[in-house]
Amino acid sequence: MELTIAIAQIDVDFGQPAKNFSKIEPFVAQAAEQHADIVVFPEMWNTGYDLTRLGDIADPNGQQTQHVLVALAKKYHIMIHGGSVAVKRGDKFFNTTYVIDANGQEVATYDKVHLFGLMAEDQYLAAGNAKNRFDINGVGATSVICYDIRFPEWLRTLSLTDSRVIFVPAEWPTPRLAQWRKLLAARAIENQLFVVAVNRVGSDPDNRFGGSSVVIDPLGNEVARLNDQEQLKTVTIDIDETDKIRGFMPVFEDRRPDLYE
Ligand SMILES: O=C(O)CCC(=O)C(=O)O
Repeated sequence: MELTIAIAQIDVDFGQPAKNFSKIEPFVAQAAEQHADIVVFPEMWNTGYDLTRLGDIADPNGQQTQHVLVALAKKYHIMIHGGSVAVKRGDKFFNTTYVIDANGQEVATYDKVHLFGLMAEDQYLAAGNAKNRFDINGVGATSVICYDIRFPEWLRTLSLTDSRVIFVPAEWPTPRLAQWRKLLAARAIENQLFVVAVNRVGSDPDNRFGGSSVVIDPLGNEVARLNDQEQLKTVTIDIDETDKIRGFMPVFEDRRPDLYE
């Protein structure tokens, strides 16, 4: 079973949702032209980390994001992993993922669970508390956001939902990109699945973001890696590799959860 995945490594205009919403369609169109099953965007692409202005710029109930992604998914008949966006729900703000299938149905949402204090998320955002799982053409998949990858227990929990791919939208600053690559490879190897990680490029007033988006196979090899420029890359992966590797070395069967708490 093959899946073709398009990673849309975009720049984000700081605190300018209108500009950011207007730029995603060409990436979706290009992914569809290249016959991708799914296109994936980075973290917080509607606002960037303009957290002090969330009251003005976060998407109320994610309505604009859902409307735009549903329309694009239907227009181009392609599944869209919407990275994540800043959303206002009630009196709280969340860092939220929406996944829309090729018919325009929302198949998953996820609120970032581990808030990143170094970028002040804990002061402005509320944390999510729930798992997510969805299918891409019958292949189980799940999603986390950026800092979540530093918590192997959370990615293990999500992998145990019979997932073969973990998506990781991010705004990961350039100085720690070496850690990004090692953490992602480790999560792929230990969970014996594919990791699709999409970072933004460009900069905001506090950080530079060096891209290096990657698709990593279950042995930790980089199937695709981007540089630090805005671009879309399409790659085809063979999902059956996960079963082969899990059959050869049955890590999931050898777990001792009775000892882990
Ligand atoms: O963990 C890191 O070093 C970066 C995390 C991050 O930038 C984020 O979660 O937005």
